[in-house]
Amino acid sequence: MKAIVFDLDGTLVDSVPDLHDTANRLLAAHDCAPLELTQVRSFVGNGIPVLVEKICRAADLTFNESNREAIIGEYLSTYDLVLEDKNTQPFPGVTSCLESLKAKGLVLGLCTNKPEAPTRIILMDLGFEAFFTKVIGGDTLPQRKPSPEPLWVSYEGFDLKDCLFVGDSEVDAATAAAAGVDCALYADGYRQTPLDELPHAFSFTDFSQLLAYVESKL
Ligand SMILES: O=C(O)COP(=O)(O)O
Ligand SMILES: [Mg+2]
Repeated sequence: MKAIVFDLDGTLVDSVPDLHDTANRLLAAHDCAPLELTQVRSFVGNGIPVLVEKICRAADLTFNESNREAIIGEYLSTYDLVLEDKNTQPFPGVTSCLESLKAKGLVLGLCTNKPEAPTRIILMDLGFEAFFTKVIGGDTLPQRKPSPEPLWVSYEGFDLKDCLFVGDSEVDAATAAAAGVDCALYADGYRQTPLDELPHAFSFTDFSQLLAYVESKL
């Protein structure tokens, strides 16, 4: 194995508390009742536009062609404010796993459906920027996951047989399958579907298990 690309939300970081806080600030500004954290968690994985649409539908807030751009813009500017409090934290064992993989000479990348700007803010706040050779956000390319394109761009220069994608969700499993690359699923992320119904080569609940899996493939 030579290159490993990671998903962000629900895989490396627990971003839902901040996404939930952002949702409820937006809803309060429009006189709507707040949503539960578990509800917002179930909406994550297809990017911010889909997240905002699902939040609006769940809260009975109008979301249509005439207010779509404005309400997504409002969500994103509120998210920027929320991120200033630096509450989005890595899951246990993530930092040392990334350090070990890097030390073994693996090339690491990041491929998320979160827009690139807040993605880079989170990476900078966590001191994670130097880990990743390439960072692809949900708005970096014309296509986003589950299109295979963002993964193919992430792995440019590598044989797909030498690559692994590490994600947490239905979208990630589908993206890896479409791209023709092995998928490792973090089982404690934001997935809604039973693991055995999703295509994957390996699943783990502890990042030391991922490290051992990668070491067995070197
Ligand atoms: O849905 C999002 O905004 C991001 O999700 P991802 O990092 O799991 O791709
Ligand atoms: Mg994810």
